[in-house]
Amino acid sequence: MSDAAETPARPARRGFGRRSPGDGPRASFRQLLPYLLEHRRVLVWVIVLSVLGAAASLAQPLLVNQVITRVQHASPLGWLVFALVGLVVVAGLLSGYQHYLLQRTGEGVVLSSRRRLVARLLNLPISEFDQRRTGDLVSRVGADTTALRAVLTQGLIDAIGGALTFIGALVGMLIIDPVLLGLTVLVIAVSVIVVVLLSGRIREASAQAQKKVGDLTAAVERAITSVRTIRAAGATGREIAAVDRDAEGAWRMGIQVARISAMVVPVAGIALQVSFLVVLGIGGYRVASGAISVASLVTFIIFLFMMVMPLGNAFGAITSVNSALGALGRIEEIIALPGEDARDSHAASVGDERADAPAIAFDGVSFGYPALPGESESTPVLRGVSFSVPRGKRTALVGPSGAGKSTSLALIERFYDPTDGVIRIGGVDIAALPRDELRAQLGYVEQDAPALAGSLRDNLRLAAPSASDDDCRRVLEAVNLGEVLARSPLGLDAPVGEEGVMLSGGERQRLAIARALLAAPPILLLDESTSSLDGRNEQLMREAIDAVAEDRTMIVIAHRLSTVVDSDQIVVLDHGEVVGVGTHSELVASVPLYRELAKHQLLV
Ligand SMILES: Nc1ncnc2c1ncn2[C@@H]1O[C@H](COP(=O)(O)OP(=O)(O)OP(=O)(O)O)[C@@H](O)[C@H]1O
Repeated sequence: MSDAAETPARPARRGFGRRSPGDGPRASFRQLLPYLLEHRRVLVWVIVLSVLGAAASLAQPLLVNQVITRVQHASPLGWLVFALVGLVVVAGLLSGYQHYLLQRTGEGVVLSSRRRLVARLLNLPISEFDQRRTGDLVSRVGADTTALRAVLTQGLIDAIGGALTFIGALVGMLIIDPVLLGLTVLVIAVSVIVVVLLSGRIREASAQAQKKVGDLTAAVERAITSVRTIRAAGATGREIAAVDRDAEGAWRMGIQVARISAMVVPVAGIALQVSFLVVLGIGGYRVASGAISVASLVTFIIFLFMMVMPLGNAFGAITSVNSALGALGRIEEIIALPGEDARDSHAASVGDERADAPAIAFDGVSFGYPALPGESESTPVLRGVSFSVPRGKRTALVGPSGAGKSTSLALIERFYDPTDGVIRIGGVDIAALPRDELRAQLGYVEQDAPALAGSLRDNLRLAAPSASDDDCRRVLEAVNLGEVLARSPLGLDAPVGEEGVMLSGGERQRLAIARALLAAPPILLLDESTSSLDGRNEQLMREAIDAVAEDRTMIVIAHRLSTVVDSDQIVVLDHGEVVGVGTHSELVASVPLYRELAKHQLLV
């Protein structure tokens, strides 16, 4: 049966498109430090290996110099050749091992960023989930964390090893011929300036590209989770086009990054070629004039290559490092958000509850959901709501759609905090209780509760991980779901959903009740499914609720008055205000709105 009155249009609960994601600040290298410091021991090793590797590389031109000089003087080469080959092999081995260590550390950074991100993500206030797109959040855990690896594998390898070789080569060149070095540095300085100017643009474009990937994931998530509705509405083509637009957005930003980095990559090559030509020309002239020897010129040229090569690698790494910093910005944006319990006082505990106080009491509670972007203030959803829920009794919340019934349960669970007034459990302000202590006393069956991916057992033991298989079977019987066990030979191990036990809307709701029942909380909050149930399912649901209600405080949101006519107390909400409290017959006699609701649902 449908609700008696309709509300004005309500915003989408999943919050698609409410806040543009990824507008967070871009990260600086400093924010990366905590991640790197976690691996400082390995990184110290990497630095030691780099020093050894750089020394092995830098010694090579010096040996070449010796070889040429001895050849010029027709002296025997002796051990020099073996030493040169040995150095080449050692330098290669060191660089391979260093590469492995950095790859491993890169994976470690990805792992710790994922751990930190997920730990924060799952503790965010519920309002954050209302305002952010699921797909975008998923993309931060998947794609953005992966991008961090590049900082180590492509960034640090070149930064550490390259810097040492660069400096060593510079010193070698300075000793050989300061004049030639001056000319080389001039050419290279120009290339560095060009690259520094371009790198800012790369970072900006990379952050945009990561954001576009987030948009794309969010669009795909929307299309997949609502696939039935989309198919039924004949909107598949339009959804594909929408996802296509986001994919194209990501592609466009990727091309933008490619365009800018294409300007960076050849800079090092050009710098090398120009400086090579300059050194060859001017160096040849200086050899002819007797200022330097041929051996010195050859050594200088080898040093030149050694200096420019790491520079080229570093220029190449700028794209990946900047994209990693863009990704880090999106990761840190979430990690920096306060968790839902950031401002909790923990001033009370369950022990402070009084047995003579009502199980739950609303005292002048007002609430509005956080204002949406573009709204100056939030619209009130509850206004001065006061009522008490007696212990061990069944209280029903009824009222037209949008009256604030589900919101009231959300406030009891502390998914949100009232803007005014107090909610008490056993006489204690719930805001003073640690959230886990509060929630341990509550069983919550949300409206149209989802079955979680996993087995029947996983679904049941969510709130009671130590429950035995017998306990699981017993609660399934209690909510009239015993026969689902017979649907698959796997019994409790049968996966729920695709390729497993398929459940109807009513069965999913009863599975959720069974889940709440297994944890045996003293108070049960049940937001009845809005989906219409057939007569048999409705009967099974009523029996399930009756089974649950025994000796338990219960608040049921009823969309079908038939479910609640025999409740001990009924609270009628309308436009966020309590308009009546009493039994069914009292309310029919005294509250016009309730009489109207009952009339529509053929109860009077
Ligand atoms: N997460 C949310 N963010 C913003 N506004 C919300 C959110 N959830 C509900 N609202 C708004 O709060 C109002 C009350 O919603 P609520 O779900 O509490 O009503 P209800 O009485 O349970 O309705 P129904 O019978 O349809 O379930 C509605 O106008 C709705 O648009």
